[in-house]
Amino acid sequence: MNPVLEAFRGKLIVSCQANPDSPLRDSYIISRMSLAAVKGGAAALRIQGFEDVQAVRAVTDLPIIGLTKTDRDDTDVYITPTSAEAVKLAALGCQVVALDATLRPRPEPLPEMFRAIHAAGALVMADISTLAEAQNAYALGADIVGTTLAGYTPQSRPLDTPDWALMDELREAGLPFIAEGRLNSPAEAAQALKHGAFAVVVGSAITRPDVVTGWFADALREA
Ligand SMILES: CC(=O)N[C@H](C=O)[C@@H](O)[C@H](O)[C@H](O)COP(=O)(O)O
Repeated sequence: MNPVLEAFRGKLIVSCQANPDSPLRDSYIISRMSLAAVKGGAAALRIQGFEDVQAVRAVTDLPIIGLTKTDRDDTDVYITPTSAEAVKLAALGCQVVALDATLRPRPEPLPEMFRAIHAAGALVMADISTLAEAQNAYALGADIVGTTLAGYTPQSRPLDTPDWALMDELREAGLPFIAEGRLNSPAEAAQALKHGAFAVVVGSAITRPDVVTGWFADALREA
């Protein structure tokens, strides 16, 4: 395993992202949240968009898994859909570039995307939603896969929990993976390691206080 990834083994990666409708949608705020994650013990950060990557790179040397989220009319693929975006993320200092590695129609073929990322000196984190997508990503030379898109594609099970079944399939197939998606408590993050995760990405539960507030408000409403 590449030494950059080896350093993630058994560790927490914090995704610091704010959607366009979030009151926290500001690169300065993302950089401060990232520093809070570093203080709390994050081994790496998962950051969306060029401006946020620049702002976070300016305040920490911790590895960054970079991505873009781009809505396009011609494809459902929105996580880093083009090699131009991937290469720019690498140039801005992302050691790892995450991209949609589902088998859906896409603007550029995956092998071309992986080649471009490697040529730019970064590693490929292939965001997948099924075992078949993970197998395909590894066959094409992905450095690591993440369960990021499980529950968000027509090919995967719609879930409001982590996709434990997918994690078990990946473990049984002997494919290393980063667990990501709806890991909403420390207990669930730890459980992901038991299901075979190489490392764990947590986003909303740490860095989307609006979402977390909703969980509490709903719980009180239902009490
Ligand atoms: C599906 C998709 O677009 N996921 C995005 C990928 O980067 C982020 O919006 C998530 O916050 C991230 O995957 C972490 O997941 P969670 O916030 O559930 O801990």
